[in-house]
Amino acid sequence: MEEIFKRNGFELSSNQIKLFEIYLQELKRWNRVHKLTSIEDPEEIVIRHFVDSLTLSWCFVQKGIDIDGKSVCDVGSGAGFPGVPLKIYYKDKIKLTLVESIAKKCAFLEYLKVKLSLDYTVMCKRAEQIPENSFDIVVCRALGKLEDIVPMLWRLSRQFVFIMKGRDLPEGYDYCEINTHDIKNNYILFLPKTT
Ligand SMILES: C[S@@+](CC[C@H](N)C(=O)[O-])C[C@H]1O[C@@H](n2cnc3c(N)ncnc32)[C@H](O)[C@@H]1O
Repeated sequence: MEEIFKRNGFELSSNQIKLFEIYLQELKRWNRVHKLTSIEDPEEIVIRHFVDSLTLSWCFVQKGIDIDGKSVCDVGSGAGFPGVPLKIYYKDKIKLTLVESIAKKCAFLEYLKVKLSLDYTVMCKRAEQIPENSFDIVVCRALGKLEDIVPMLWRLSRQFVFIMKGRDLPEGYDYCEINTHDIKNNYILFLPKTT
């Protein structure tokens, strides 16, 4: 696993690698019963879930955002992407909240939190039920159609919204383009609320 992170530009500590290994094991174990992700091949999970989630950190840097001390909310986190990999990466630098409306996915996120000894909050509800301006930064991946999700994410955020869009780049948005060894031409939309 370390080699996959390395070739994609992420030098992680042995403790971070250990946490990702436990995450992978638990994801595979829960997937047998609960079908949390359609990706089953371990290498694909590392690339398409773990590495892909971490590419958000490059977009923060590219857009000049100091993440230190920020509250970050991952809306529609599912099995924890991109929020949990970001928490493993940034550790106590960020205060992370995962918002997810499906109970079995929330149960996995709560279980994972204990298993990885990570400090994050799981809100098992719809994002629409959360008060506005609750978080500094709001992020999401594979959440839904832009016209539906932008107002919802915008409402929750005090400063910035990041939307991981994969290869699909809509017109009219500021964005980061992501290219790594294994991930090509991916886009992350950047919506600063302060401008
Ligand atoms: C396609 S999955 C993506 C999961 C994860 N972000 C990923 O990229 O693997 C979308 C997730 O968003 C959740 N979701 C969709 N709309 C939501 C809302 N309004 N509030 C909270 N969760 C929502 C769904 O339950 C689902 O788990």
